[in-house]
Amino acid sequence: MQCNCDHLVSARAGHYFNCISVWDEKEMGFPCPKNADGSLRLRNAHLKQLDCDVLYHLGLDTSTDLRAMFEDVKFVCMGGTKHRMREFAIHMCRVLGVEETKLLNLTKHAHRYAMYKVGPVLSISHGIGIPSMSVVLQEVLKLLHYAGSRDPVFFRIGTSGGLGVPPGSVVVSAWGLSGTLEKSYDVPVLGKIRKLPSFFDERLCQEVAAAASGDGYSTYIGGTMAADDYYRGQARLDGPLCDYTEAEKMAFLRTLSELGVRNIEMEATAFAGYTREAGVRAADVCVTLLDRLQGDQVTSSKSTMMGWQMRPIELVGRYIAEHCRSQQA
Ligand SMILES: O=P(O)(O)O[C@@H]1C[C@H](O)[C@@H](CO)O1
Ligand SMILES: O=c1cc[nH]c(=O)[nH]1
Repeated sequence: MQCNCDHLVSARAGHYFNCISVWDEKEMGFPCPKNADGSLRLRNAHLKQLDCDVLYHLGLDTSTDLRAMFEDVKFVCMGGTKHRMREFAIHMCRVLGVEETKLLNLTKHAHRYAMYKVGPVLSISHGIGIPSMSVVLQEVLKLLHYAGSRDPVFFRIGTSGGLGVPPGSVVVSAWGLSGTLEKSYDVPVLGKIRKLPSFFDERLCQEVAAAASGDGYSTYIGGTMAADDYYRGQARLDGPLCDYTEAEKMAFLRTLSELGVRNIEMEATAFAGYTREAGVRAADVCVTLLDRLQGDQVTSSKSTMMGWQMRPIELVGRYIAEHCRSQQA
């Protein structure tokens, strides 16, 4: 049940209200405008009151000269696994002509994520799902704010299940769709659901997709459903618990497909919602490991999948390299 009330949810009343607060974008000055020099102006007055801000999950804090370390960052690339993001960092060393021996995990003291810096590129692992991804994303936004990085662009380099596209295809997300089929990231704040619109930057999306032409596999621009679960949340039949029929599963997947969804993963809505709110451009670029209209299990060989996972890495790497070359010219 939806209500417009401001009071707290009463458990004693025996039922719960879903108090929804949709941001009035004009009233809230949304998305957050950047400073004139392109640096990030985060909308949080409380940050100014901190003597030292501890970026706990990154193992960094503002007593370090973050400006010296990160001011030149122009691209932040995130993906689920530490292995993939090290591969991406190695790839960027080759593409940008940086010595691989200098690769250090800059967050290793926190034992949580992995973060590498290659010239103007940060490569960071984010774990599985929105809670894990959004913690590191928010700390990276603060990191770049303190460092004075100008106009950073964010990418997610991920894997996904495709919908009606051949396995190994790459999908560049136009928008994220929630598990309840809304183009928003719904985050509970102070007991109410706040809905952050989950659209990606249209120009960036087109530019990245254009950089893919001629790669020998298909690249799509489309919607991406971000599920909060890998099994029932993605309409799989092979989880430990399942309470719907195959026909119901297929009807749901076809509905998604008709809505323009081309793939399913677990981060797109929050990635779009938070980057958009912070006023930074972002793109979600995922390879598909299977066609969910054909099955649930990921059965391709490890070497095939490793090859597929290089596709978003190479595509985003090419986009960044072209940008760096055009800045030098
Ligand atoms: O970037 P990754 O490959 O982690 O993205 C998808 C979505 C989940 O994080 C995970 C589920 O297998 O893969
Ligand atoms: O089907 C898939 C494959 C990878 N990641 C997902 O979240 N779903």
